[in-house]
Amino acid sequence: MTDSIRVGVLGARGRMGLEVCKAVDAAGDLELVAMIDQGDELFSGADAQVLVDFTSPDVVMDNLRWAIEQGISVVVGTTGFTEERLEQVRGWLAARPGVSVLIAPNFGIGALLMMRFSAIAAKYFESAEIIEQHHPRKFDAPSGTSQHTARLIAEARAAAGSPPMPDATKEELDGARGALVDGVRVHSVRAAGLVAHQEVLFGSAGETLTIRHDSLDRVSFMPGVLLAVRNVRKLPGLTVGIDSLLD
Ligand SMILES: NC(=O)C1=CN([C@@H]2O[C@H](COP(=O)(O)OP(=O)(O)OC[C@H]3O[C@@H](n4cnc5c(N)ncnc54)[C@H](OP(=O)(O)O)[C@@H]3O)[C@@H](O)[C@H]2O)C=CC1
Ligand SMILES: O=C(O)C1=N[C@H](C(=O)O)C[C@H](O)C1
Repeated sequence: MTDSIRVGVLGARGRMGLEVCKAVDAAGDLELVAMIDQGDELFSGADAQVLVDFTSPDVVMDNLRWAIEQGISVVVGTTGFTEERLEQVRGWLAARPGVSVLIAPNFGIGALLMMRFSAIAAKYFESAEIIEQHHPRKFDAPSGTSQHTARLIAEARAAAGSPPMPDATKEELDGARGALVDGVRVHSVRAAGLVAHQEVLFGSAGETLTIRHDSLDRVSFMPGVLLAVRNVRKLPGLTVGIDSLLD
């Protein structure tokens, strides 16, 4: 029998953190050794082999730097990872070979497929817009998932040599056409009752294609989180997304 993996959770009292603690606790091959939230000593996670971070974009970089310095691998679901931030993490990891960090904009398997399908569809349509919908206590917009999707669509269109999307509209009010992410319009809805949802709308002459994903409960993220926890230490350095663990 193999030893269980010692896991610590950062943001343990938050919406995602609570769910992760339950999932880790219920997994026979994982041991929950630290539940850390705002105001707790990071050092109480020093015994963990893998830390899971679902905190906020304001604090996640400090958490990551500390964990990497301690030689602890980290699975990160927290949003806010620009290319600049990813580069900073790569720099910290370069000084600690053998340490692994996996950052995923979305751990939902359905969400991951929604992004893949969107990347496939991108080159076949003139227009693409993203509508992301979340609970009103979410602190960031646009969502990390929508920004990642926009990047994938932009890359696919660029590779195919797609022309700019048609759009003759003059915005009468700032924000009416959403945010531009890598040339793709992203619209953020926040409403009570929602959890995490996204539609990607493609259009060409005479037809549209809508690819939609709904996380109706945060349990939807747990298979992806646990997969990452179990495998992160086999992937030294920085990994973005859980795609490579599913193929
Ligand atoms: N990748 C994915 O699949 C998913 C990613 N997310 C992302 O995860 C993040 C968290 O979301 P959610 O759980 O809804 O947010 P919550 O606000 O519910 O949870 C965050 C928790 O982190 C705590 N916290 C704040 N600072 C620290 C710190 N320095 N150390 C430890 N804990 C701290 C907060 O405490 P306090 O409230 O006191 O500030 C809070 O309890 C967001 O960025 C969200 O977008 C969410 C769902 C899925
Ligand atoms: O804050 C959330 O809830 C979520 N955040 C992530 C994001 O910003 O994409 C993932 C998922 O959409 C839920």
